[in-house]
Amino acid sequence: MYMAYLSSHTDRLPDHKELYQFLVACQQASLEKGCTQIASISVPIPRVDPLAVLQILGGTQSFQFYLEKRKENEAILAIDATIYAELEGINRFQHAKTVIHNYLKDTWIWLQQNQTISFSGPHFFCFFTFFALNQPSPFRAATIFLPRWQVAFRENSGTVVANVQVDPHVNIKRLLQDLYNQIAEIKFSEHKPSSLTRINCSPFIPPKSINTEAFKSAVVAALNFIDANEFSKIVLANAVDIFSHQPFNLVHSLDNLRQRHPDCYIFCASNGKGQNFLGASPERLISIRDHLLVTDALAGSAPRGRTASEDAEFGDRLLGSEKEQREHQFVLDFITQRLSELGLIPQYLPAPQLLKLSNIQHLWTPIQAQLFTNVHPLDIVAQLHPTPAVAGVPTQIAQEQIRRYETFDRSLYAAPLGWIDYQGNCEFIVGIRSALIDSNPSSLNHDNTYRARLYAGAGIVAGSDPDKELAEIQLKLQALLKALL
Ligand SMILES: C=C(O[C@H]1C=CC=C(C(=O)O)[C@@H]1O)C(=O)O
Repeated sequence: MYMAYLSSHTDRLPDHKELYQFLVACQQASLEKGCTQIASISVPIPRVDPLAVLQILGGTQSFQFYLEKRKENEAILAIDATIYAELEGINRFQHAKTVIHNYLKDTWIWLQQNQTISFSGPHFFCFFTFFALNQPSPFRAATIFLPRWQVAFRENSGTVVANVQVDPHVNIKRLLQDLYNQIAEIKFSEHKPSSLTRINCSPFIPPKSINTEAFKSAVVAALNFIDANEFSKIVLANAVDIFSHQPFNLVHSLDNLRQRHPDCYIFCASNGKGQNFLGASPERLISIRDHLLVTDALAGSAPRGRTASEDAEFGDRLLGSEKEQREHQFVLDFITQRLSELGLIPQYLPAPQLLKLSNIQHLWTPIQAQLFTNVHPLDIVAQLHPTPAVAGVPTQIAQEQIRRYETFDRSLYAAPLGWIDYQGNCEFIVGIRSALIDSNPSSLNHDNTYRARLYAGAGIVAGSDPDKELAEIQLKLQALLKALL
């Protein structure tokens, strides 16, 4: 499927001569096959902060992806696309799978022997909109790209992956020199002046508050349908716009988010046209490492208490609530059934536990399954998205009702975002607690302001109280707002 080359050289920087020969071999293959080849070169480096690299190498005109989980001490950043595909339509997951498969056929992988470095080899970054049949949105239904630069760390070891196109006309010597120069720049990125410590003092215009009455009426209407057995659960979201006279500072917002939400996945997907979708999501859709699949059933919420005893009381009440347990059970049943349909055997504890985040706590059941069969990560994503944690039960009806009640486009909100590597390892999160920020000067509003749109939702089941659901989404939105300001 792909060609792997293991260098005998185990030093940190690849040997110039060996790498030169590897690239010459790629060029030869390109000549023989009559098509461009991709060389994917992985180099271990000391750990660097991906946000410092984003600050230096990132731009508004390139695809980008960032995912960091502080609790697990790992992060990955992808900048610029060596190759990419943007897809539409209901078969987007299947098409994305074919795209990746075809790219890998022409990919040559350079790895350094004796070093099982984390995040080495080519990784494909993917983001999908919530709805397959997308309304006009800054993001297409599916975006897949192999980055020019990938910078990652797990614990104390860092990795750079460079993916380059090699055709018969490429000057290999110059290509190699550029690679060495760029790797050196990445390695020293943290020593460059950075705005990570800068206080963002953009003069924000007070946010347009949620149309609280419209949200509550949607909840009441949904409850009537639930009573009439039209459906059992729906997740209704709301969007709030904030405006600024200055462009939003992406790196600063991400840095803020990771400090405020160390237990969440901090993420950002950029479409290369100045639009960035970022957030702090607690929800993993799937991760696969060495054939072990892990996914989360996450639904049912309560605020954190102001004191330890209040917090414990809220937690106990959440665990003991029949309504919250039911809301959670819909998600668990759906995920386990969908995994079983793929021939997998999901394993999980009989009762949910509490996932305590900085501003909110949830009912959480982590689920594991061993992948014995050759099931592709995107087959699992297609099977699981959207779970009842973000859509409802039954899925199809809930999605139709969401379209009816929500007056804004979900775009990447509550959608799968992540990466897949060449060996079938992957990590996909669910893009909740998120915001779409526009840094493109050409999309300034008529009053010369930039817009950020913040999204959050809540699950509605029989017994939901419209006021409490509103309070829940306000709590979620507040956490985001603080990070952007
Ligand atoms: C849909 C969202 O959260 C979901 C995930 C966890 C708990 C949820 C809840 O309790 O309603 C939601 O199902 C969101 O934050 O926008």
